[in-house]
Amino acid sequence: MTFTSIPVIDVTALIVGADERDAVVDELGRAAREVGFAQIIGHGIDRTLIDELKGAAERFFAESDDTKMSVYIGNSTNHRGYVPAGEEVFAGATPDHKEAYDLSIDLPADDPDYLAGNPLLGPNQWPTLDNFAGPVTAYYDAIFGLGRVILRAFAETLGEPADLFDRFVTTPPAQLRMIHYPHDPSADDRPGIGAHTDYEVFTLLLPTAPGLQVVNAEGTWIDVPYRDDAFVLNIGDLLEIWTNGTFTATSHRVRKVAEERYSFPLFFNVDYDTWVEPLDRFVGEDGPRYDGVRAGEHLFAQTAQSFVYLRRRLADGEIALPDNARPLYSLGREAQRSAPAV
Ligand SMILES: O=C(O)CCC(=O)C(=O)O
Ligand SMILES: [Fe+2]
Repeated sequence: MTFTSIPVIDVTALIVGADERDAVVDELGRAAREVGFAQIIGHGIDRTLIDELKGAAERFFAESDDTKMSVYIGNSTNHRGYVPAGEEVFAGATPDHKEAYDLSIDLPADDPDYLAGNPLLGPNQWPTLDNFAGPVTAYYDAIFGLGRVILRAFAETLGEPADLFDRFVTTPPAQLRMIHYPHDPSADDRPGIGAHTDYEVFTLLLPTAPGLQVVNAEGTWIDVPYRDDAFVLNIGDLLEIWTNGTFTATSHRVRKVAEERYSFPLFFNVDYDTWVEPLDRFVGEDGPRYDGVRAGEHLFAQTAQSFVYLRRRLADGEIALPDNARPLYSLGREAQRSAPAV
């Protein structure tokens, strides 16, 4: 099955619990099976939250390198903070032309998982910048709430009870990344972000400009048209595994930007220890196409292979990959076969 455009789905009925709910669930299911991507409108997220998040990002990235590096992600043991240009390198590719600030569910400093050395859980590393943590947290809570609604719709479209996955969502390592793609007309033609799949359940992305592209089964890169009223929804590795490949974690990339761009992906995830393997209803006579993974270990294994500071910790023996760590980009298979990562 191939596609040449990205479906736009109005999810108002899911938010307000209207009669058309079943039709929206079906549309989401079709998009997840056939495309792996959709644009979500009618999501009900307040415009003010979005504007204040963008404002916080603009003010943070305008700070000096020294100030931003005071919250360098490599200072943390739980992968929170500033990601300078060149820190994240996708396999074999040139470094992306971007910088980021990474946060996730903000647990207290005495959180037992954090104290026990969990590599993804614990507190955020907030910058000392006025009016930053407040708006960012407000956005995080709102977009995470939308994620819970979408998760239920996915469970339903899989023919399962709507609350199938809810019990796995208590304190998940669900990252929000604030990404800044500077515009440098004189720079080499480098991608903003190299081709990849996302490592979690699904992603809800807020961009500020065009640039995102997804690959179809024929290997053609399709532009995701920019809309300022939509979130881009895409399937991540864990839903591909759970559905034994019925849903596809479609590869995507950001081409060299034509203007300064920000984007804010919320990677909706399940709890660190959640065991994810193909659900029985998707496993035919040939057996499962995927080995199971632990959600947090999968995310950490992928992250540790692509961030320079974690690759150094791996090389120094300070940390280790989980035994069953998958190599980078082993999912979203059909797409990868016809359009290898650049
Ligand atoms: O900036 C974008 O539009 C996409 C970002 C992305 O794919 C990611 O961070 O995983
Ligand atoms: Fe992505």
